[in-house]
Amino acid sequence: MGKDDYLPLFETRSAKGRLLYWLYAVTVFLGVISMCAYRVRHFPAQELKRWVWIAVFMAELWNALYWLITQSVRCSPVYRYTFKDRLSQRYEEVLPGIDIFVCTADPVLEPPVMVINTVLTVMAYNYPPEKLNVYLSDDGGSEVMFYALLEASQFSKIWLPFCRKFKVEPRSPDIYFSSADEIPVDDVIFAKEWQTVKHLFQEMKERINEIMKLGRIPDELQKQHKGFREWELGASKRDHQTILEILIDGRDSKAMDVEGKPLPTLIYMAREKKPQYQHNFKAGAMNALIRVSSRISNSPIILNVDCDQYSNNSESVRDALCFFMDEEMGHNIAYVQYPQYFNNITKNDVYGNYLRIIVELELPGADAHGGPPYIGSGCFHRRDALSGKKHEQESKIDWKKENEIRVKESASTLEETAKILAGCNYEENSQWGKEVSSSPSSPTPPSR
Ligand SMILES: O=c1ccn([C@@H]2O[C@H](COP(=O)(O)OP(=O)(O)O[C@H]3O[C@H](CO)[C@@H](O)[C@H](O)[C@H]3O)[C@@H](O)[C@H]2O)c(=O)[nH]1
Ligand SMILES: [Mn+2]
Repeated sequence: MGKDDYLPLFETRSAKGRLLYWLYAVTVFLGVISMCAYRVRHFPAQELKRWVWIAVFMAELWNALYWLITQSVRCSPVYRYTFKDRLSQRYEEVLPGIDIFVCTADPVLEPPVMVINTVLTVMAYNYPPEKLNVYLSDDGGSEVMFYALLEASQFSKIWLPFCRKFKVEPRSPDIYFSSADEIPVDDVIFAKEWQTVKHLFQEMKERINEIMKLGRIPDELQKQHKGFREWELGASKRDHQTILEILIDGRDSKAMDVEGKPLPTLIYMAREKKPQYQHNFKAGAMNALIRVSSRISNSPIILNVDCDQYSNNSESVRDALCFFMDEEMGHNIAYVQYPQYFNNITKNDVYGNYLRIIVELELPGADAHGGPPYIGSGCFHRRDALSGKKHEQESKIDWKKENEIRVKESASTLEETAKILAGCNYEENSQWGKEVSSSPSSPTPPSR
């Protein structure tokens, strides 16, 4: 393809109506100036009144300063549009592997059913399943969470084909079945499968909630998977060895859904915890995940989501790849992130929980100045960028070559050798610890 007939994988458009915005901004600015002039000219003579006057003036000045600063990210937002059809045409055969990290930390505050809903949304992306590797990092080290993930690994065999066949959106079963509570009437096959899948999902939910109430795994269930043995040594949240179990090995020809299509790889990881070591919250979990995944799947692209932030669009991976794989711009892009949206918001959103200004104006505004900072979740990173590779203007990425990296060891060998990478003292006195690790002082802050 010659340079002249190059068709980009994404385009950038500036927001419309900027003139009106500037007019509005000028009027606010004039208001601020008049307010200052008024405060100075009508300074009260009486002492007590003066102090009140000064206090109010300070508050107004602070507000005006905040307004002035925010103009830098509000004046010229840009919006990005992708061309996924071009991506498919050019790159369908060499689409890269994606490592997806879901973080959870407490089975009571973050119920396992909610967590597996998130896991199922990222397993069900419209993307070749053999190229998806989903890691659940459980800082709660919870046996019940492990059980729930095991259940999800079974349910995914039904859920993924169902989503594919009927183009289900969003792909969180809980959200999907509660928002579309009516059985589809105009398609008999769809209606039948809809009912069956919903029923199976409800049953799975009940089983998990029962175990949650019980607080331990009954003996007969423990026999279902060797992973439960890890808890026999009395693992507690703050003190346990690394637990790493590959629940679905995507490379295994027997790992199939009910339609005989491959499944994504699914991994449970609870990094080692010892009371005498700092574990650095989510940042610590992310570091362990980066290392462990480099051993097991080593995909060039990493997505991380919080366990309560399901993906609401099954095309998200393809959208992100339109940026990374763009021939002209791709090598300049280190991360692509999606804004967070929230459910259960009060009517009229009086507390501003929808974050409308931030999501619709300020993030696109920061994007016009080189991009907003990493907001901690819903973000695709290039692994290179996280591992400290220096950016070179001229070095383009050979995606075909990236795809040739294949790990050959058996799942059990990988489990054993990767465990050490999730050890709690791995970072001490190591080059990784000094140069790469994100500690509380670096961009990913501790979260709890
Ligand atoms: O020791 C810990 C503590 C937390 N988490 C996980 O980290 C995520 C975020 O923690 P949370 O307590 O939910 O923090 P929030 O303040 O809700 O999250 C905001 O701040 C986080 C970074 O600090 C970002 O990751 C989030 O996207 C952003 O919504 C959750 O999935 C937790 O399960 C861990 O994995 N290990
Ligand atoms: Mn949260």
